[in-house]
Amino acid sequence: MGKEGNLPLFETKVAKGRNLFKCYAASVFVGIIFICVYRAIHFPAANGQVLRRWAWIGLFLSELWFSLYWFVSQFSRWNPIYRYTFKDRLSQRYEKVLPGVDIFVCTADPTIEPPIMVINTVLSVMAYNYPSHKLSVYLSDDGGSDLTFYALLEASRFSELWLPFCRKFKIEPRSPAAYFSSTPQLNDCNPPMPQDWFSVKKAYEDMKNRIETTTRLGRISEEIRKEHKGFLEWEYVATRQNHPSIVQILIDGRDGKAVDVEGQPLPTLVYLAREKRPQYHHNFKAGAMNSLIRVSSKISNGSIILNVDCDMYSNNSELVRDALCFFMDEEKGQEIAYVQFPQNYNNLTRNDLYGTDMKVIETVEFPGMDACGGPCYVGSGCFHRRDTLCGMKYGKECERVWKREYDRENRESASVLEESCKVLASCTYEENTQWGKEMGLKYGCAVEDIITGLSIQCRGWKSIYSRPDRSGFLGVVPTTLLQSLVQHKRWSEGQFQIFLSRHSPFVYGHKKIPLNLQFSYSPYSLWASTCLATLYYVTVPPLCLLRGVSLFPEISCLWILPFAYVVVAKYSYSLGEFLCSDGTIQGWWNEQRAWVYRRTTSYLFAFLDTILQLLGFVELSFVITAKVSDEDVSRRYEQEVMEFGSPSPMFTILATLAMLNLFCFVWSVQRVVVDVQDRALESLALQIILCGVLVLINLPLYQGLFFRKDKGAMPTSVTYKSVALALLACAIALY
Ligand SMILES: O=c1ccn([C@@H]2O[C@H](COP(=O)(O)OP(=O)(O)O[C@H]3O[C@H](CO)[C@@H](O)[C@H](O)[C@H]3O)[C@@H](O)[C@H]2O)c(=O)[nH]1
Ligand SMILES: [Mn+2]
Repeated sequence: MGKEGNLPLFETKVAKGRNLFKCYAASVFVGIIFICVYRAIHFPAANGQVLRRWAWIGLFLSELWFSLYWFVSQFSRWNPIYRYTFKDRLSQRYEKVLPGVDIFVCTADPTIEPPIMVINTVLSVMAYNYPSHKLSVYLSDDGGSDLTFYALLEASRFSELWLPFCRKFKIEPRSPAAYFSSTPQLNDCNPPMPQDWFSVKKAYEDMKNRIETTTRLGRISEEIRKEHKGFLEWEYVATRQNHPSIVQILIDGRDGKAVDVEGQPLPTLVYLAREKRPQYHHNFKAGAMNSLIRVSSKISNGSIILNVDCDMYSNNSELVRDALCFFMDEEKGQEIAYVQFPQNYNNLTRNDLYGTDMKVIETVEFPGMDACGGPCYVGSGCFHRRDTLCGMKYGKECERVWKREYDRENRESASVLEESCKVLASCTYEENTQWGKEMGLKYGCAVEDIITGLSIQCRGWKSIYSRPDRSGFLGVVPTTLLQSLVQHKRWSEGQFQIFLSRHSPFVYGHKKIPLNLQFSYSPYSLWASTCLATLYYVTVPPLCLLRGVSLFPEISCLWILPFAYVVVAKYSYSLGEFLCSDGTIQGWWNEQRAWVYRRTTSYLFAFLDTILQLLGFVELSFVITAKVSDEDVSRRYEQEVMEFGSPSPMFTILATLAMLNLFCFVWSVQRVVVDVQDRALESLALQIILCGVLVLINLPLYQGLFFRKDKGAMPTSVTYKSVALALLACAIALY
């Protein structure tokens, strides 16, 4: 080993230009103080200004809230760090003793998550550049669907062709659908590959046709049923929500006959549908993950666990090795509990209309959290140490010896294993155990990942965030406005739940994790509660315009400076950050709109739902995000035309706010034009600008309300309702 033995397996670099950032932050902070001073000393006198007084108090509170929010958002920006791995050192030192890795793929519904998409993800992770006999892939099917099982069976056969093909030509990405849809340069390949290429592509197309035909049919034909004993299990399946556990080992890695066309071993492949009974709560993805942890411990017991959602295929076949560089680093490795990789998407449009790709979180905030002790765990794309996930506390005894040959100890036959695993995936197994509490993923929260990651950090572990040049995972983002808002509702609700519970970073994390890490969690925890201040800001100042009630300093007054500075500095910085994260200007503008929309709908609903849940009026739910859309919707999505099309209450709110601002803006501009001399207007200038910006940001919405005829336009019922409500609000304000 010699000198090589001492070199670390990864290195950490700090971001540049932080001093500039610190100057910016300090100056905005001073600006905020000035605004507060202005609000305090210009507080409207009691005589005859009752309305103005109340509006002023509300505005002041909103601004205090925004200031607080801005303040807590700076912690994760203070000092971002970036990680780089040395995979060659890993191979040199550890190739022979690499640990077993278990990969969990979760799916929940064969219609929302088509089986062909699911198995593409499965194939992509089976094809990691990693010793196959140490790799095991588990598919958890909460849909309990024989269609998905059938697709997996097909995938197990196709993998015999696919894995050698990937190995031979070192192709990327290793999801067949993604690979074949991007035509590779056939001539550039060395050795030349046309012959293989066409035959593998044909085999894939054939398989795809078979799977899609069966999926469309909605049931498995008798002939197919005879192909595998596994289908017999469906005789006991009453419905999706009522069936015993199904465990099928489709490829047993220990079996000498489980080899690909080149005679190389295949990774283990297991299908799992945990037991579901109407009287037992299944705890959504967290429940599925915990069953997977137990079942896999019996079958392969890999010491590293990777979880991916069924729509997030592996885009980088080296990633397992990247992750191991962290875990196996001699000096810092033992304190690392999980390594989170970013979630990227392959269906984004150029300007990302709904702001779904959280660029800045990925390139600035998570690297910033990493510097404070570790990023949060965000589900898909995260590698965990099995022990930690199962509740182990950090301590000296956790030092791991990796120099052990990986060996599947269990010598039971596959069918015996299948039977014994069924018990582990049953509804009653967790009764009177710590599963869902101290062991595995935590239950009772809409973001099981965040709360689990936080509790791991509170047990003394560190985590790592790593962004290799080639994205590790590519998934799909929602393609309609409503889906995107609903997804944000779930996320913000979960985060807010954590904040209000005893697992809040400040309570549970107190003295257990660094203070700056506690603060770094808060912008997300407080997403939901920003709805109040935002709603206030987009309604009250415009309505006050109608009565000529001024809430901001006059345009010629010096007090305007702090307002102007804070707004200009904050948004220029945010634009800069966005552009540095590879965004476009239009994309940034779209993201600003997305934030306004989320804050006034998703976050409002999340806020209310969380309160109602606390009071025990409603139960936790999990709306699975759609992964496919019909052609019409996809076309509009690609053209970046906003999709409404359904009469959701969320849209009524958005449209009402947009109309309200339009009315107030038109009213006040008309006043400016009519009496140019009116001195009062000077004091309303900032309010008119605010209103005008809101009108600008809502342009696509007006289009959807009044000018579009396609199916994605706003339903007329929403148009009527929103116009009526906005007029009503204006009337009340005026009289
Ligand atoms: O009862 C359920 C519900 C969902 N899932 C799976 O969970 C995953 C995530 O669901 P999705 O609807 O795609 O949610 P997203 O909002 O896109 O997921 C993000 O947010 C989740 C937490 O809300 C994390 O668990 C995910 O990893 C993260 O990618 C999917 O693979 C589902 O199949 C289940 O296995 N069982
Ligand atoms: Mn998803």
